[in-house]
Amino acid sequence: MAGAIRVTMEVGADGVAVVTICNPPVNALHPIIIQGLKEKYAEAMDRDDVKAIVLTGAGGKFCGGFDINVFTEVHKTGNVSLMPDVSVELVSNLMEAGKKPSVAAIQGLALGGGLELTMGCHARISTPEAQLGLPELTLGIIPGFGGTQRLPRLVGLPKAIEMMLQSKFITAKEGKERGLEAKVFKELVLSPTSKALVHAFFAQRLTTKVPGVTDVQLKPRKIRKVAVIGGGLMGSGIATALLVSNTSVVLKEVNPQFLQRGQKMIAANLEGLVKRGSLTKDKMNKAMSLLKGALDYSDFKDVDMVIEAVIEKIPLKQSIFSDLEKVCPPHCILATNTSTIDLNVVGEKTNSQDRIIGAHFFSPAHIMPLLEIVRTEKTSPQAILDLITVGKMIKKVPVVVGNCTGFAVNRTFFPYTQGSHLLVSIGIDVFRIDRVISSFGMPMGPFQLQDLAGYGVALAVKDIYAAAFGTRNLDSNLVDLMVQNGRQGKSNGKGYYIYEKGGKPKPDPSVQVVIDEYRRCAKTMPGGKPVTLSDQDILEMIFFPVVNEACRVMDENVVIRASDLDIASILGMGFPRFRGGLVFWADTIGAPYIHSKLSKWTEIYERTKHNPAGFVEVTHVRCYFRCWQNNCLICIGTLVDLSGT
Ligand SMILES: C[C@H](O)CC(=O)SCCNC(=O)CCNC(=O)[C@H](O)C(C)(C)COP(=O)(O)OP(=O)(O)OC[C@H]1O[C@@H](n2cnc3c(N)ncnc32)[C@H](O)[C@@H]1OP(=O)(O)O
Repeated sequence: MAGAIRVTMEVGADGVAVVTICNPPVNALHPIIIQGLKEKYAEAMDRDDVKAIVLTGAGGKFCGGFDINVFTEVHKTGNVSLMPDVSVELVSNLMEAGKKPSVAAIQGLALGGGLELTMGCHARISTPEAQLGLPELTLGIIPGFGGTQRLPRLVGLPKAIEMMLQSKFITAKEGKERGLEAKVFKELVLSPTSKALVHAFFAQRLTTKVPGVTDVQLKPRKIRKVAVIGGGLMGSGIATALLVSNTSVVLKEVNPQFLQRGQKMIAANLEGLVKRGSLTKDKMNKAMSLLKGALDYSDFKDVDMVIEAVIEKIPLKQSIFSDLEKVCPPHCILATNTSTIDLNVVGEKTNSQDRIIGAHFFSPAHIMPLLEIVRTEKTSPQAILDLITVGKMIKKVPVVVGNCTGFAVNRTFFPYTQGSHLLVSIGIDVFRIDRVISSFGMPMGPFQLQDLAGYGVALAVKDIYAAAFGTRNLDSNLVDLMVQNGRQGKSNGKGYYIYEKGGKPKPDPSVQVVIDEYRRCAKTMPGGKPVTLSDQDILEMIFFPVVNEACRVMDENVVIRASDLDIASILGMGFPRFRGGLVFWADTIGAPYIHSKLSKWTEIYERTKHNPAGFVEVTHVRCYFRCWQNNCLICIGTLVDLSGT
């Protein structure tokens, strides 16, 4: 690859030197490129036949910014000198202050350091559709080559505007100041936030590299027409995502009323996207024109994929799949959006197990970016590849996972809700738990999330989780009590919070009656008195069991690599990206500490069993905390290393 990384210069008879950055796929500024730019610029300044310089990028892309792989190297070694000086030596001295005019010819994209290079030029010409931006903050750093973000902060807005819009020479004193800017940039590169965000950047791109699927010379087949079965919340969201990406959709329902309701939901989803500014009215109309409603299977004879999104009833799904096998063409992929049911059970009554696959979307499906692609031992690599391709086409991040209860995300995070219920049972305030968890960086706490998701989901999965997770399942009747007390969460405006139209959710003090009843039933408060815990204890008692489960998920190969779970946790659960994802975060804390805390809680609960003043009913609580007997937690770091990121 090193040969492909180069900067070329061609000088025309008109005296214009065209300097081209060549580093596919996005012409990132690798140190070789930066060195090449310095050399070509110096040469151009020296040569008498060069009158002016045009700076551009090869392959229709100007430049995607500084090479992020270098940050990874810096994070590994702590050696900031791996990052060459660009802001002063190249941009200020050679380009901006150079004696010959430079013009940036921008096509495709000019991002981060790439855009900053263009600011060093004396003029910029761009094709209208080019993407311009300074996305450095998403990597935990500030623009380091003299970008608009840092100039206003360091030299004041008027001076920054003057320098950028008038391409004015800078003084030596100012140059020194700009050098100090570069120092801030280098300090930020070494910050934990930058390490986490750079990890997440590469982890996100790695999810679509699936051994045995994407490296075996298979070609994705064209998916032109998709049928969605079920026009409820999930089905209409999935249909919306497909329509927006110009795919024809047949929406099938069981009766005209349900079909009309589904079509209305899709129209409302599309209108919502227009209101948010992410879709034009024309594109909305085009999307609606690609939608066809159906009450039978007559339109299924030429579909390339079916996504079933009906209620979670095994016999219903089984009968749908045996119908599909008869009415769809043999190449058609048969996907289910189930979030809990074993795929082998769904396809039990068919002979098409090789094309049965899980397409687990997260609600609202047209907005949430994660797509869990669930494969069984029988799913063919071709079907997986096709669904990965569809996922990318509809702008989702596909993560390929194995077939188990809850798949990767819900399985890993089942202790998240249970941990919060356990804490409430031992006397911790609901709203305090939510505050601690949102301060950590989750979009909302577990109780507000439960209100939002609706209690129906929690009740539906309760028995399934109990059966699958055995003694580490915490049996809580909090949601049952909430429902018995007329609370349904956000859907009826009354959950742990009160929901008023247009207003923010407000903690509902009257929920305390339900909490008291729950604590009376749970009998886990020692001597009937609330336990005292720090915020850190609360955080750890919720997240460490989640990490524990993540280790099982990795060890059972439900995910291909640890970093897939990082991305799934960020995009599926809203785990803070700036912490790099669940496993990356756990790794920064260290397996020994997490292991010791889980062991300690297990012991405390165990001891209390023999201690009359201790917890009254402890067995399930003890099991909930018990770290996996294989001491899998010790492996966190090793598994992260295996991910190859
Ligand atoms: C000093 C400066 O101020 C600091 C900086 O410049 S920091 C860098 C700022 N630039 C960025 O953050 C841009 C990051 N890149 C992106 O947002 C997107 O990759 C993009 C919009 C350029 C292209 O998106 P898309 O077409 O969907 O392709 P995508 O899959 O993301 O990337 C294609 C490949 O290019 C790589 N790539 C993209 N930008 C890169 C970069 N800046 N450095 C190194 N590799 C990069 C990706 O890792 C991926 O590699 P892979 O094929 O091996 O997985």
